[in-house]
Amino acid sequence: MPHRNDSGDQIINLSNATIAQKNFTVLTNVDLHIQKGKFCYLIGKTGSGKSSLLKTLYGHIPLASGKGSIAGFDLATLKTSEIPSLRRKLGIVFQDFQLLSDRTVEKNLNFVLEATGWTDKTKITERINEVLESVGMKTKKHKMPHELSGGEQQRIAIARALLNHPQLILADEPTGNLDPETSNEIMGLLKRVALENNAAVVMATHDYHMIQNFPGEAIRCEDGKVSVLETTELFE
Ligand SMILES: Nc1ncnc2c1ncn2[C@@H]1O[C@H](COP(=O)(O)OP(=O)(O)OP(=O)(O)O)[C@@H](O)[C@H]1O
Repeated sequence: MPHRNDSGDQIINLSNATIAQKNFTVLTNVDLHIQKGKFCYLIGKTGSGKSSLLKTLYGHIPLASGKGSIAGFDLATLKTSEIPSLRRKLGIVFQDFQLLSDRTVEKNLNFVLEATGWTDKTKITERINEVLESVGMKTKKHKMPHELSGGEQQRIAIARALLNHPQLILADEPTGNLDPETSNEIMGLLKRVALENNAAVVMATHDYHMIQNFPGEAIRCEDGKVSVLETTELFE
């Protein structure tokens, strides 16, 4: 059984947490409490710890010290065997899309569903159609990733992240490889699907134009610490 630590309306709960890569401490005294359904940016200079924080949230690196719970899983006591259950509650989107290049869009999505325990072929087909519909990519089901543009590949990656109805979407610079117009489209899409699915989103970005276009709350990594601010404060 996963270690449950349900914290009411909060999907992310870190208290006095230390984030470290191997023996290198990246962030200390992290207090972060993000409500269900909330959208927030993750900002900070290169090397400030954004990816390390995200990796801790999805169980890729262990919590070095302090308390942390994500979607009801206790990060301090998380066992390797519990990581797949945690990941099923999360959707993860990367800058470089990370689609499997040797198979079609449909087979990419099928792979994830089968790997996360889905067996009913009819339900699998239905779910693939639903997520592709929600990102406007239903007609691309039989395409190979290399036949799609960057923006289309990211739409598929977002569809993939939605497959298991995540409570939290973690996105590590999802628009970093896209032109400004496509970035805006992807951002609008991410916000819409998160709202439709009542999922919270933490999105790492360097793109201040986008932050200006879509203002909101931001988690900032700076000088080994984490703070939360309104993005409008960045442009005062
Ligand atoms: N595997 C690792 N082993 C040791 N130190 C690491 C490792 N990965 C990252 N670091 C260090 O941890 C710090 C934070 O890195 P991290 O990748 O979290 O930064 P970031 O804010 O995501 O940067 P960027 O915006 O460039 O992706 C950096 O000083 C980096 O050198």
